[in-house]
Amino acid sequence: MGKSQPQTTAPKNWPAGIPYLYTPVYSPRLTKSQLQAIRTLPPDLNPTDIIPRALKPGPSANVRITAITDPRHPACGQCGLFAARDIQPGELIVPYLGEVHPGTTTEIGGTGHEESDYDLWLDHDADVAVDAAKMGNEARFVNDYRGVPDAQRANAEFRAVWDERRGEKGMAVFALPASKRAVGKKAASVGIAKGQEILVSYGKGFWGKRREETETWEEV
Ligand SMILES: C[S@@+](CC[C@H](N)C(=O)[O-])C[C@H]1O[C@@H](n2cnc3c(N)ncnc32)[C@H](O)[C@@H]1O
Repeated sequence: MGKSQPQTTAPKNWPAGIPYLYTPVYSPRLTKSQLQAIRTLPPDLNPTDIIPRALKPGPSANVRITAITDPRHPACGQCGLFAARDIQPGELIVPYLGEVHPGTTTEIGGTGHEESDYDLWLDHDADVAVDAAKMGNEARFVNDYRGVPDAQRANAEFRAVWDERRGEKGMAVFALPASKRAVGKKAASVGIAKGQEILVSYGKGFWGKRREETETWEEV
């Protein structure tokens, strides 16, 4: 295969019917100023929040998509993302790819992303989000730590990044840095061991909204 040809292999256990992405897909509803906003280097960029030019497009050797079969796991019957090798504290695990789209709209019918559980803000001020519900990469399988057996807390986080490969803002999954997980001697032992599930905190807002939706549904 020639070097310039696109890859066509999705990772193992990738669901049929959901396109596997190597690069973001851009909604035609994005305005020029929104595109310009996400392509402007943030002045306060933290040097750790970068996807380096050298990072190859997926599938990623860092992670494995795995079906969850443990009945004690709250996402049993779905999939999760697991470390395929030992991951160091603070290490970039995998970029978060999906459809880049306007976050809100006054159009009748909405954006179609309102109900998505895979939608993250890319640039709140510019009203741009990235949704991996209908297309994406491995990062869409990261579960929340709440209720997961033996997981007292998250071991990873979503962070806003600057993707040097495209000159564009993005989101990515990182292992929690040692400073956020432990202090003193314990800090040396953190990171994500090969085989562990990669778990973030979706935030209380996510679960609060979920509860409201369920209660409203149950009342009907
Ligand atoms: C971004 S997806 C994560 C991947 C998902 N497990 C899958 O296989 O597509 C978010 C969805 O995963 C499920 N989920 C993730 N973490 C959970 C948790 N701690 N408890 C219950 N459900 C969870 C919920 O259904 C949530 O809407």
